Amino acid sequence: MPVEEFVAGWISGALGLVLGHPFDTVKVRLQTQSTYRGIIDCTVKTYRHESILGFFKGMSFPIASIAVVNSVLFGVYSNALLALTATSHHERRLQPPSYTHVFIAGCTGGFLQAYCLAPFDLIKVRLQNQTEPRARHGGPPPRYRGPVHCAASIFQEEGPRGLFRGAWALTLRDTPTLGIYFVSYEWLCRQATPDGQNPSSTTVLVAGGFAGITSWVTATPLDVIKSRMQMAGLERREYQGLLDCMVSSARQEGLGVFFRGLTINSARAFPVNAVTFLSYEYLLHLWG
Ligand SMILES: C[N+](C)(C)CCCC[C@H](N)C(=O)O
Repeated sequence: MPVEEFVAGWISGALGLVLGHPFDTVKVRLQTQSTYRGIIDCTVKTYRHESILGFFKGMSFPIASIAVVNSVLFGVYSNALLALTATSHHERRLQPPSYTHVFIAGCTGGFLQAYCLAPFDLIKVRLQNQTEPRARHGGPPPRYRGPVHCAASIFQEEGPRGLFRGAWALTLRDTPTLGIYFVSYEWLCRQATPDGQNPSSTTVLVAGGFAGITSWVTATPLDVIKSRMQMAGLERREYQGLLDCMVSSARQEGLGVFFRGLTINSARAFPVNAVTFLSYEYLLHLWG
C-alpha cells in the first residue's frame, strides 16, 4: 500500500488548516450563537474582546489530529482508487479513472475520515464557542481550560459516547461531499489540462479552491446540524436525534438556518483547499 499519499495528505492538510482556522472560528460562532449580526460583526467583536488569539482558539487539537484525518482521507482515497482502477497516482494522468470511480473512492475516504475526525471536531467546536478572553483576571474562568481538559470533562459528564456527539451528522455530511470534492477537483483539472499532461500549479490551485467551495456548499446544511448537536450536550438542550435537530432548528429559525456560515465556509474553502491540493500534488511529485 503506497504510504506517500498518507504523508502528503497530512502535511498538505496542516498547511490548509492554519490558513483557514480564523474563518472557521467565525463560522462556528455564527452557526451556534445568535448574538452576532453577521461575519463582520462577529469578526470585530471577537477581535475587540479576545484579540487576534480569539480566532485561533481550538486550533491545537485539529493540528494534532490532521495527521490522522487528512492522511486517512487522501491515503484511503488514493488506495481505493488503486484498488478500483489498478492505476497508481503517477499513472493516473495517462489513464484517467472514471468519475464514478473517483466518486466512490472519495466517499470511502470521506466515510473513514469522519470517524477519526468526530471527537477532535467536537472538542474544536466546544473550544471555539468559548467567548471569554484568554487572560482575564477576576472574570468567570472559561468552562474548558484546554483541549485535554475539554476531552476529560466531556468524558466524565457525558460519558464515552459523549465524545462522539454529532458523529452521525458528521459522517452524513462528509461521505457524499468528499466524493463531490474529488470529482470536482478531477473534472476541473481535466478541463484545463491537455490529455496525458500534468496540470499546472495554477490549475491545481484553482481546481483545489473550487473543489473546496463545491464540497462545502453541499455540506453546509448538515454542517449546521452537526455543530448544533455537538453543542447540545453542553447547553443541556437535548435533541432526540438528527431529524429532531433539523426540524426544531427550522421551526424556530426558518429554513435560512441551513445556510448559516455558507459565505464564510466558501471564503475559507478556496485558500484552504487550493493550498491543500497544491502541496499534496507537489509532495507526491517530489517523492515520485
Ligand atoms: C466535506 N467537507 C466539505 C465537509 C469537508 C472538506 C474538507 C476539506 C478540507 N480539509 C477543508 O477543511 O476545507
